Amino acid sequence: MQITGDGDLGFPELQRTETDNSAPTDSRQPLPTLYFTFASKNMGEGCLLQCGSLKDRESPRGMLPGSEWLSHQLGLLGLELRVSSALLLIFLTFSIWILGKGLTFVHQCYINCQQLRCFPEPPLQNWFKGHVGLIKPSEEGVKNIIKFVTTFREVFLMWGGPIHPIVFICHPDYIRPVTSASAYIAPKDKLFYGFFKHWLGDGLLLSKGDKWSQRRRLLTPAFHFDILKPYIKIFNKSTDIMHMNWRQLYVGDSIRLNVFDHISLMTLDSLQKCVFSHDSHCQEKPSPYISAILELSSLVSKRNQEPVLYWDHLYYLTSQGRQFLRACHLVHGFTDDVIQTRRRILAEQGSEAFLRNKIKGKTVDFIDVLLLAKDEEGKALSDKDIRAEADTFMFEGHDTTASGLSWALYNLAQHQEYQDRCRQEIQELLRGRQPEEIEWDDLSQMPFLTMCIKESLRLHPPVVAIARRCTKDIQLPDGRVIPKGNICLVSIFGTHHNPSVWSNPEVYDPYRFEFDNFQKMSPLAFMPFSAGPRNCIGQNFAMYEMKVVLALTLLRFRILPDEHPARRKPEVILRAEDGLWLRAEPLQHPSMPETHLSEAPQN
Ligand code: HEM
Repeated sequence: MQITGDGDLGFPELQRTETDNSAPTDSRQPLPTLYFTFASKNMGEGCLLQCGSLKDRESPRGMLPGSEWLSHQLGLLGLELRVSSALLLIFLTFSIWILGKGLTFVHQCYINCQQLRCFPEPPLQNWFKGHVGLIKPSEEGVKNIIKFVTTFREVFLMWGGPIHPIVFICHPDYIRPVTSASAYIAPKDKLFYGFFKHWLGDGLLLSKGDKWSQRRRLLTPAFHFDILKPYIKIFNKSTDIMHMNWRQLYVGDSIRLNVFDHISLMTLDSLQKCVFSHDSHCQEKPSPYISAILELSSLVSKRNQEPVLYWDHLYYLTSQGRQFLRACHLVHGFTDDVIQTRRRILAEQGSEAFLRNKIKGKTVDFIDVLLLAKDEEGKALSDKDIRAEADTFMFEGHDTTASGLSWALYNLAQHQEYQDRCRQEIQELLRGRQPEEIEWDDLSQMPFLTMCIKESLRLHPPVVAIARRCTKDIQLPDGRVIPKGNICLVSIFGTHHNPSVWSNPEVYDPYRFEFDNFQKMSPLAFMPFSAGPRNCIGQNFAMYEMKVVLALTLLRFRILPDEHPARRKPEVILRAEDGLWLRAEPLQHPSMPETHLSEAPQN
């Protein structure tokens, strides 16, 4: 078989060399280079055998004398060996590097475990699962948290698998070093907040470092009293619509309601008006934008419970992930449209006239504030930044407030004596006023209702925990140290249910928040809005909205417990398993005239 430079390369190499009887024997013909290449490609023994046979048969005569041919052969072989040695060396170096990394990791885990041994821990499920499954998003999980907090009182360790420790903190003195640490030393942990990234972008909730501190400064004026004042009217209006819908459902002597659903829709309605000045009438007819936000919130909660879907690339391949992307697309599209339209108006009118017109219209919405905001160097926010912030407000502001309000109604339904006292307070405040509407000045005139809301936020905090990653060692007041690199879970729920902090913590008692009693408490004993530099920027907005909604609701309805007590479900926020069901009994009241009822649309 003649093998030339452009010979047939389709056959296996071994077959060629073994059966090759037609290798060049004519000394004047140069030996084809390809031949050598083929022969020397087979490394080791096979290669040497082939080289030997070639030498015997072909080398003595022709253009390459035997010794030269041999040295040429050996040269090539040497080159091959050098290449293979280099590859072997790279492989060995890589293996040693991997091994080194592995050993360093194991060593670090070991050192970390040793350092964390100073913290007590509940009994493990087993060495592999750690404590996974003990704190489920269910009533059983909640009871376990209460059990651990009652046992350990300050700080304890939970293992999310064999090598994933979480330092669980549930006492104000131990929380302080973490929440008061700068956002650089204790940033938010990616694992807990990463699911929101595609939806909320680099908004205030998820951004970090310099970007966060610059944004926080820029956005603080958006929550100034002057901006929030006109929103009280919006809260009144949205509550009126919700109540009209409730009356539509009225059969017999009371209405059975999953209050969480109704209130979520109402808080979204208000937020859409405050953030975008947009009325989608979502409480009266379905709104694709509002449905998409509700869908996104529920998809994030579902994903949270399925660790296999924590990896983004895998999640976005699933039908749930694609549903999430579609909903994000819709929500982003809506926000982008509002921003574009507003930018056009701003460009046409100029910022001064734009603001003047807005103030004349009485409401400056969040988009206006974001469009006009400028940092110290006079730099404005980009459209993408504005979208991230607006989407963050819509998410952070609706479910949290809905949870706070729903549990407040639940607690007042269980305690009619407190409900009656609240109602009396509102009736006296609004006596002789028509229409009965909560105004800005009324907000500071409802001390008992405020105490009831706060006690409900203690017993049922909407955000049950916040997570931080320690980028430096954090020293606790008793000298123990949370080593750098670990995740801390500041348990808001745990602190609020800690018997070392609150006496009879499971009892709903609004008098804890009477001025004299509350003065004696640590400021971190009650932290539904978190604490420190990354506390909730929207807490005043939320408190005002809760006061308006609760006051009007208690004025118009008696809230009664449902047959079955609610089972708590701590997801991204605190919900109830199978919804939070209550009964509402309409009270005869002039602020809800019958004409409203006939105007109200079917739900
Ligand atoms: C009862 C209602 C609310 C509760 C219980 C609540 C609770 C919280 C908590 C605990 C945090 C800290 C989260 C963390 O560190 O991981 C937070 C942050 C935040 N909240 Fe609220 N929130 C409520 C209402 C609102 C409202 C109405 C808005 C806006 C309209 C809002 C906007 C934000 C934003 C933007 C952040 C991030 C702040 C930052 O990192 O600088 N929240 N909230």
